Amino acid sequence: MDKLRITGGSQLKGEISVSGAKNAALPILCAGLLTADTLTLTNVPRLNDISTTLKLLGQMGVRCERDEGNTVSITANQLTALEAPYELVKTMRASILVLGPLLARFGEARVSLPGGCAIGQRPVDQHIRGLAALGADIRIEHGFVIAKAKRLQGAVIRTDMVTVTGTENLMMAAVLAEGQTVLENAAREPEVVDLAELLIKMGARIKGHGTDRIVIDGVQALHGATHRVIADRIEAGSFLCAVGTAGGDITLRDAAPQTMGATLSKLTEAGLSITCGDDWIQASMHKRPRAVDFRTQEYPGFATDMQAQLMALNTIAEGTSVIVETIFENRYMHVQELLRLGANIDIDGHTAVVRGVQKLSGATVMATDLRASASLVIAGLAAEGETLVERIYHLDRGYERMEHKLRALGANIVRISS
Ligand SMILES: CC(=O)N[C@H]1[C@@H](OP(=O)(O)OP(=O)(O)OC[C@H]2O[C@@H](n3ccc(=O)[nH]c3=O)[C@H](O)[C@@H]2O)O[C@H](CO)[C@@H](O)[C@@H]1O
Ligand SMILES: C=C(OP(=O)(O)O)C(=O)O
Repeated sequence: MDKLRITGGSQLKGEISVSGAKNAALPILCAGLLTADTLTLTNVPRLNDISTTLKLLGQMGVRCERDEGNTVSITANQLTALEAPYELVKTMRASILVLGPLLARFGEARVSLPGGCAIGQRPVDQHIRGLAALGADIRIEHGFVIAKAKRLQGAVIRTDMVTVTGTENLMMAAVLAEGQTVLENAAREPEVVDLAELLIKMGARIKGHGTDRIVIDGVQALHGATHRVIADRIEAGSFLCAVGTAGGDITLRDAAPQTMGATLSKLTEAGLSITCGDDWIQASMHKRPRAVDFRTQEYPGFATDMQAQLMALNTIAEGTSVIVETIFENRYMHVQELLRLGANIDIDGHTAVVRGVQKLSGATVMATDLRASASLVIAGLAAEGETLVERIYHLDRGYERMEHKLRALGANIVRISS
């Protein structure tokens, strides 16, 4: 298993490009199942989750081609299986996103229930309930969601909570349903909006994406389209937390600062000096950060996917911060590893109290999930001496060449392959 070795203490300086968003690219690749024509997608990041999705689609008979760069084409004109097996689904929850498209276009699907995940239980009951409301005959058997429908019928669906992939799955199902579907309490995340924009290019009739009420008028068929995946706001935010923690002066190109309001405002509160253009962000930090309180919320609130990284910054900040995680019940796995680096953090249920320390000291730590890994890397950049981050396969799920990008900014970080 690969590890990262970081020697802390270097300030970050320079310019890097932000990759396409994992959480936009994953549903968008699954949307390829909705048409027999080709989807051409650009700015698709090179990540393990993307390879897993392409493998999953490939196993169903979808033709997936990836060029040397970041363009992927998907043609789902000769499917051989309408099934997502456990072996692939267990490594990536987003595989549940094939359910809506398969059911809508082919009238049946058999998708393994996603396995347990480190950050919470993450059931898919809202996906299932929503598809049933659209007329699917849907049940769980032997660990699989098994669904059938002649043609889905539009309905008004109000999910019990805001769910990002739930909204995406139901939106992809509803675009080919007969009549109108209204998704109430819908997720407003930029990745949901990006998926809707792609579906509209494919001929779907969608309004209200970006609000909590999405209205979809079903059409008979969709066609091919070309689409550029939006920039990854979580990757960009992670690099900003890195410069906030290690200090320095960086510029992020190909970014989407308009999707990052909550993160940019918290980092400004922490003392970073930030300037943005349409697609770039410049950030500098030349002092100890100030501790910032925050609670995670659905978009446009502060993203749960940024919680661990901003906590890393708070570990060395001046003052005490109170963090409340409201989205996932078990998303503090990084805390025990940050403690190994010398952080001072107490957890009580959903609340973490971080008392900023003057210095962290390098140690061997273990990544437990994707954003936890990023927080350990960020802490390692500021820690005195050497930090070894183990189990970085989590990191590789969602960050494109993170160590290369950090090295380009002057960090002392190397991958140790084994
Ligand atoms: C691939 C992808 O886009 N992943 C993102 C997506 O995950 P994901 O879409 O899985 O997260 P959800 O928005 O669905 O989860 C929000 C909350 O609702 C609960 N819930 C969700 C669905 C359901 O059927 N029943 C239920 O109880 C979840 O357990 C969680 O507590 O949004 C999360 C919240 O912004 C992010 O952290 C993930 O990075
Ligand atoms: C939790 C995340 O991803 P996933 O939903 O794919 O597990 C994430 O991107 O931080």
